[in-house]
Amino acid sequence: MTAVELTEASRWYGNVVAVNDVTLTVGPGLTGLLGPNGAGKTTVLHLMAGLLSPSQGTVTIGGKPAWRNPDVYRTLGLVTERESVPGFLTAWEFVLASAKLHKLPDPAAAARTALGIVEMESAQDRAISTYSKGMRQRTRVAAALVHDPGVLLLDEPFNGMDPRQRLHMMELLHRMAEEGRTILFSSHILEEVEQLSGTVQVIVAGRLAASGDYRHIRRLMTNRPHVFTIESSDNRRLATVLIGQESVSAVTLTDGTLQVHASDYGTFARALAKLAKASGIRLTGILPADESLEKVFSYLVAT
Ligand SMILES: Nc1ncnc2c1ncn2[C@@H]1O[C@H](COP(=O)(O)OP(=O)(O)OP(=O)(O)O)[C@@H](O)[C@H]1O
Repeated sequence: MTAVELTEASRWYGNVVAVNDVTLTVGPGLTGLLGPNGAGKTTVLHLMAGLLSPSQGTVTIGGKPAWRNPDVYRTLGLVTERESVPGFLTAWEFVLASAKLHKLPDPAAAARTALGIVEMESAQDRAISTYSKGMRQRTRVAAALVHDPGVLLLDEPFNGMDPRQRLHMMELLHRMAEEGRTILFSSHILEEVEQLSGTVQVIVAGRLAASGDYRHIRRLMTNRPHVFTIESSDNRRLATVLIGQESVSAVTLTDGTLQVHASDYGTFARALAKLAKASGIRLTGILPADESLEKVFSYLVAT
């Protein structure tokens, strides 16, 4: 039962603040670290892994500081985002080397167990260069797991995987979490985090924007203000009707194109069809405006 804890932790690079005053605890089970690119996810994981020192605040693993504490390396495994695996080695050789680096008493037995956990035994004697992306990723997980750590940190483990490989990796993470490990993985895709149905920590521009059950995060995102482009038989008249609605914060009519900013998505969605019908206006299209992930996430910071 090893918890990872950040207390008022910040990390800056020169004048770039990558992580800004973050306090969070990650306990046993599966937790997703969600945020757009550049939000600071990698920096958080590297702080937790003891690869970076916090510029301010503290980062602990099992109550002990992560930085400058070699004991920590014995209790955690890190699967980095960049995929630097030597293709000329077999999975067996790669994982065995990791076991030897950890100076384990029986490296071969540890390598066998780790390769078994990730279900790579049947391909373990082939060169890594012949593997699929998913197999390479599982090999890297095995190398990070070889010393049986209580904490496993994975940076964007699903990147570039096809749906089948993704599913396989999700099952693997679930299984490891059920065994009582503390598993934290980063992602910029809400659906990915949702499917794993763990706790979610959302980080935006270096700050912790939201945290909790994924349903809570989903609700926050759904209830955020939405922008729609609406097509109807009489856009001008519909605009005048909509502007009187409390759930609508702005209406623009540009060259006949009607855009509506709904401050309360649920109320607006329920009212729109009724209002149009009552005014004798036929709705022909409702299109959500293209909103960047960054915009959706930054809404969370403001709530
Ligand atoms: N070594 C570094 N020197 C200077 N700036 C850095 C360094 N590493 C990261 N940064 C900056 O810190 C911020 C956070 O980066 P980080 O890699 O932690 O984000 P991320 O959420 O993991 O993004 P991505 O998913 O794109 O890797 C970014 O603005 C990034 O440019």
